[in-house]
Amino acid sequence: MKPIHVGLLGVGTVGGGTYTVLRRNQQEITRRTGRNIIIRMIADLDQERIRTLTAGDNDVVATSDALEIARHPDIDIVVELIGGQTIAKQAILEAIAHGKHVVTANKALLANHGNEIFAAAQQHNVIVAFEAAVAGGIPIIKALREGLAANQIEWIAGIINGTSNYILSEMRTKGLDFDTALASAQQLGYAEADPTFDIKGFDAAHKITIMAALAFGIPVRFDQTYIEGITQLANEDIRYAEELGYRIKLLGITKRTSSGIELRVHPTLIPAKRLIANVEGVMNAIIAQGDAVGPTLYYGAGAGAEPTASAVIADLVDVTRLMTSNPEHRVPVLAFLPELLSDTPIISMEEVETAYYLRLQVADQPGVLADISRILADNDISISAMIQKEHLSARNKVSIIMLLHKTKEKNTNAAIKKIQNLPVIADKIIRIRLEELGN
Ligand SMILES: NC(=O)C1=CN([C@@H]2O[C@H](COP(=O)(O)OP(=O)(O)OC[C@H]3O[C@@H](n4cnc5c(N)ncnc54)[C@H](O)[C@@H]3O)[C@@H](O)[C@H]2O)C=CC1
Ligand SMILES: N[C@@H](CC=O)C(=O)O
Ligand code: NA
Repeated sequence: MKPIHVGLLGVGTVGGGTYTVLRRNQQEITRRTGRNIIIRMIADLDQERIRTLTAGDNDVVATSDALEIARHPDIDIVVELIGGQTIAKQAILEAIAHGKHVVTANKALLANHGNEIFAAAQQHNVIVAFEAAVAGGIPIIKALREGLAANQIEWIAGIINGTSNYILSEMRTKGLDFDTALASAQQLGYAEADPTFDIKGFDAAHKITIMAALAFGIPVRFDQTYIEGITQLANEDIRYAEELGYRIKLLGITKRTSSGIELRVHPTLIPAKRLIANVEGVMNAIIAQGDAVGPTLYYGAGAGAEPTASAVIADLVDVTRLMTSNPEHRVPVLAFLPELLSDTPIISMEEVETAYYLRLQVADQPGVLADISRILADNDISISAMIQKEHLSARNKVSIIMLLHKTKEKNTNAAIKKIQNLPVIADKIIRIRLEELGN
């Protein structure tokens, strides 16, 4: 049978991995699909990169113009691995307009412009596949879209940014400082071109936004996602959490509630005994809870050249199998029929209910605890655990660490505001959300 001709846009970390793995496993993949999947053209601004990667492979045509490939009549599938939202978006829309199927790992693009891109793909009867965009090598898109199709998905919580998880692991287990751990993640090829996307929570937000759309059959709504990254986390909070039996992880969380859908990313205390609390380094893990199946857990490498290439090539295999199918028989891009997507609202963070960890630096004098407890009680908040520590640098101060039972975020905000104004409170109150993630 005629081979499938792929045009690869970008041969950095993921593009390079995709080329290498596809070549290495070519025969095995052909045994699966019955077709030879061949990278026919490669575009990269860095021509030297293409030459080094493809040395000895005379069948590959190199160019620096991604749009040339997007329009080229010999190309069946365009794989976009450039990243960003300018040329990547243009090339994807151009490929779709030319009737080509698209595979991309670009979660930033899909979170921000997915609705437009999916509509264009539907109009042109082509597939846009994006397994690599969420949790790298973990086949979570496949699981949510197909494996859990019987369920009403209740919630998803996941460690979905490898760079942040790597940094938190290095800080906790090796006592490394934040900047050293980040530099190491960048060197290993885990971080985004702009690593603030990783550490400020945007990358995890892109991914949870995409998963929420697949889980609940809603459009992609990145602009309504609450985002908080790990840049403010202090080593002492990681240690105190540990003393209380918790680990701090950057989680993406989405949940169906009676008033709407929660969609949020923030550092979160989770019980150390949970499997997901023990996911370290670049590894990702996602819990998806369905009404019929109960909790399911997915684990694997969330970033890096070959793990991500694994997902890109799985999509290439899928597209190869499906490209001749009737478009109406394909799995819908967001798991639900496009005309039946729901307009369930995303609820504001103020209305979200969760438990909390607080750290307060207070003057070491009588009556302080009574004042704090009264303000919490006035806001319907009860304390579930508390420890007191000597302040790390000041003798006349102590650190009070409290765990609060579940309450609405607006209650906690109001209480923190009042407590912060007490004259005995020395520094900014640290607040980290806490989720039990099970019984
Ligand atoms: N690095 C990782 O572990 C993962 C990355 N991703 C996503 O995969 C995509 C690619 O990421 P990486 O491979 O890490 O990036 P990278 O920065 O290593 O590679 C990007 C490549 O695109 C080339 N490029 C840039 N502008 C271009 C243009 N206008 N025309 C042609 N080529 C151009 C660059 O020269 C570079 O070789 C991004 O969307 C990223 O979010 C997704 C999952 C994991
Ligand atoms: N920068 C991302 C790469 C994969 O999506 C991460 O660290 O997870
Ligand atoms: Na994936």
